[in-house]
Amino acid sequence: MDSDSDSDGSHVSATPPRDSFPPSPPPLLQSPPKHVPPVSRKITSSSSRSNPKAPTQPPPNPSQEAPVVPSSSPPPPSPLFTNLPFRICESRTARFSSSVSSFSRLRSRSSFTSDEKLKSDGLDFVPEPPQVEVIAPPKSVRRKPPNLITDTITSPPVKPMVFRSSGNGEGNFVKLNLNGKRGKKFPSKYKGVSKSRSNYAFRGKRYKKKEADGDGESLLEEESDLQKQIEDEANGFISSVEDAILAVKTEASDENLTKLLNLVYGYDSFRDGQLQAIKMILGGSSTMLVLPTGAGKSLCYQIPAMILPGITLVVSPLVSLMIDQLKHLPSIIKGGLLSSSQRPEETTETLRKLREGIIKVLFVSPERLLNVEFLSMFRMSLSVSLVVVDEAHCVSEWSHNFRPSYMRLKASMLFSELKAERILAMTATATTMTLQAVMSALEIPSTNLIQKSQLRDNFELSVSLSGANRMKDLLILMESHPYKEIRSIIVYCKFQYETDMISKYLRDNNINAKGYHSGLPAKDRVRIQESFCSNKIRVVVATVAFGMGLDKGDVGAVIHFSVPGSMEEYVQEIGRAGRDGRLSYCHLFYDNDTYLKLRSLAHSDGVDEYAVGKFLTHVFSTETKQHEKICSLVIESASQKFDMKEEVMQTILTHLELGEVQYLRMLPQLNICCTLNFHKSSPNTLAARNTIVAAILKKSHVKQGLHVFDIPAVASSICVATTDVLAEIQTLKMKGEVTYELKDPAFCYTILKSPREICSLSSHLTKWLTEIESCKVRKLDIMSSAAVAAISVRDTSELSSSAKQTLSLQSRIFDYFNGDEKCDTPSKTTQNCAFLRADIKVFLQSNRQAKFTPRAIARIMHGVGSPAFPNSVWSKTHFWGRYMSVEFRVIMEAAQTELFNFVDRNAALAT
Ligand SMILES: Nc1ncnc2c1ncn2[C@@H]1O[C@H](COP(=O)(O)OP(=O)(O)OP(=O)(O)O)[C@@H](O)[C@H]1O
Repeated sequence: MDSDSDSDGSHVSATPPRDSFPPSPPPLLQSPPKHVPPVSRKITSSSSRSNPKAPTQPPPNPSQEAPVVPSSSPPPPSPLFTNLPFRICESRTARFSSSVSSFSRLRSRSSFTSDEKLKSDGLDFVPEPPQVEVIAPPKSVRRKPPNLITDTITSPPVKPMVFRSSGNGEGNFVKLNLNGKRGKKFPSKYKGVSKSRSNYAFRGKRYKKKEADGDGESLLEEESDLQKQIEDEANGFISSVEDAILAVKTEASDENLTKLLNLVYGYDSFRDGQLQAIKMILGGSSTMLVLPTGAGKSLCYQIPAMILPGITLVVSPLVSLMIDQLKHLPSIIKGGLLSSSQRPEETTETLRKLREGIIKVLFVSPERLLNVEFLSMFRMSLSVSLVVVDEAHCVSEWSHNFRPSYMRLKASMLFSELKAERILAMTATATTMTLQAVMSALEIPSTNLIQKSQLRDNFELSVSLSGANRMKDLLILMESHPYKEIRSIIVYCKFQYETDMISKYLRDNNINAKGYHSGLPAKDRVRIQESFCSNKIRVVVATVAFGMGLDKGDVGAVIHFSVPGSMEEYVQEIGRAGRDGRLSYCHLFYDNDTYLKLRSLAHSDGVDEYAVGKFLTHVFSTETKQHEKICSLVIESASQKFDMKEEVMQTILTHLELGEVQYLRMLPQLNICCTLNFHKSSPNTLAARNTIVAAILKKSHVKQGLHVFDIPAVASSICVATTDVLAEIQTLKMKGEVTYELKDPAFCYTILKSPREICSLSSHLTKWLTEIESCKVRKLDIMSSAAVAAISVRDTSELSSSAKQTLSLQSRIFDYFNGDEKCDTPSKTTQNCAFLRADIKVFLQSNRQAKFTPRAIARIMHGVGSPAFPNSVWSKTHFWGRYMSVEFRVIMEAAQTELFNFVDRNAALAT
């Protein structure tokens, strides 16, 4: 059912003539319009369209894919929840640059004339003016026509990768003698060489023919000639690359580097920023690189990896991204990957290759990078020339995609533990505030910032107001010019259910579309991505899960079915269009209900001081003298108990490990409860010769003949690591001695120091988490207000509305990434509501049995579930989501007052 049979991809791969409107190069603007006057305007594109059948109502508990991290509006007054939660007693009673050097000239298809020019004033981004590298204005980019279904592929997008890997994940077959030991010959593994591959293919055909002719001998001769020719070609190539590398090692000149680029990648020149970054890295400096999506950041570590003597470690946030990057390594660089999700034998193999010096570029997850075993291996035997922090914005809590595990990536650790020589941090989307946080954590001097635009200039950006008929509006858009002619389109939605619903709707209307979200089995996701890349699927309707690392050059349009959660998310997602430099179209459907829903959801990770205090008390409940004890926190039960999401607990624990004071050390997460069944030898016989089994017997209780025990308790009792206990029971299982089951995933840690005062620590942590919550809400407000501002632009005699909308959005994006992100953005929520307090009162009275906090009540009124108040139960209440349009903080305050009143009333009644 989930096959591609519904794909009517045939017409998509047709190759009709190119668009006859090749827009001219984008000239520079003299000055970016700081302000787009909010002129009111009637929205034309979609809202006024006729009304087909109404879209299906969203289910009450949509599975949102947007990354989740705490946030809220302006920090609420720190409430003293010391008496909370209130128990309700029985009684009776949710191409620009910083150096954006240019605003491209914007042209609508109707208004393109070759000499309309708007110039930029070259507003170069200079965070610390005297120190930032001065970036030359980018070369004007020759705009290519969009990728249309009707394109004649007379000149397909340049595919200059001469020596690419096969794309099977193993990737790189030809091992280059990068360490400079000339003269050593390479094994004949030339499968990665495209030329050779085609020779093999050619040979295969000929072989079959000659075999049929009965000309066996000449065929064998030819075979061996071909083999020799292939080897000669590959050896010739390798020695040319070796020569080019040697030349760069001798002198890292522009000429030598360009020669190497040309040889390995087939490109004639570096793109803006690449050469500067490569030279800076080769010069030994840590570097912060900000280039737009698809601008070629990967090359900026791949080339240094060929030159530098040690290993290049690339830290990436997602395994899928690592796999993708590994696949895209040029075949001459041998790569490897280490992630927590690998099988032990895969890890062992990669570690072996690392030790033997076979791997030159290693992709690694941040968790893996800090694994004790991994670190000790590097300390002992391996030298790291370069650590690359990809998607470096994840280091900062002020980014749209903060990852607690990235907090571990501190320069002090990378330099001291890994002996890294330099760091390269790369991102496409970072505000000034995020950049400062990343550069400070990674100790990158402000002089070493290379920042080009955050946005390429080949986008036509548009927004329309939509509502209940959004699916119909989408269909109308997709059936109109230019979308109807575009060969590859991504539609981004917020919720998983939307991807299925919309893709089905499009298919029902003869548009070849597939849904994609993280809830799909991995093999289906891979298949959909591959089918999209090979143009068998025209439209992918996806959540945020799709696109990271996607390098499909000819995506001609990106449509946002809902407003993105932040400018960063918007820029990242539209960045998947037009990577081949052609004009591409990006449309956003704005609707107020979705904005409010997303705003409510932005509060779902918020915490109260009371809950944080309770959590900390639990974390540090172990006796201080038992410092070496391995403590554990079962995720599911803790999440319910403290009404905190897993990510929030992880953020707090990581802060306790990596904040100013190191209170604890995190250990690998594992399923801590083990049920063991002995089969061959008796438990006591095994225990007599095995200390771990002896400890298991001591610490377990027997239930229906099975031994049930807590792995950290067993490990602590004999001072071994939890992984040793796990390894032992695995060995016993292989010998047929036991079978076992594991359950209860838990955070594990050892306490290094108990805080003197839980109260002040919880107050500090709550303040920090509340700021993160506010930051998330503010990002959505800024994105929303940019969309609304673009909607309100009006046609003028000089510019069409689409050109004006593009300018308006570009201007907002520029301001956002280069200005003060903290500036106040008007929210569209209301501050008061007449019936709120009365409704809360009724709500409390009808739910006397529950233990509420003001935050829990505010979430329910916003229609947002939490671990202790799940949607499945609470969406049934009459008040669920009723006050979504009222500011979250206002509801919390009202709830707090009503909770106090309620408790007082009950107390009075009780006496
Ligand atoms: N100098 C160059 N000339 C032509 N093409 C290039 C050049 N450098 C890189 N490319 C190509 O640009 C494409 C995008 O490169 P890459 O994936 O490194 O971009 P990126 O900046 O990492 O993008 P993202 O942020 O989306 O991951 C690749 O196909 C790459 O081969």
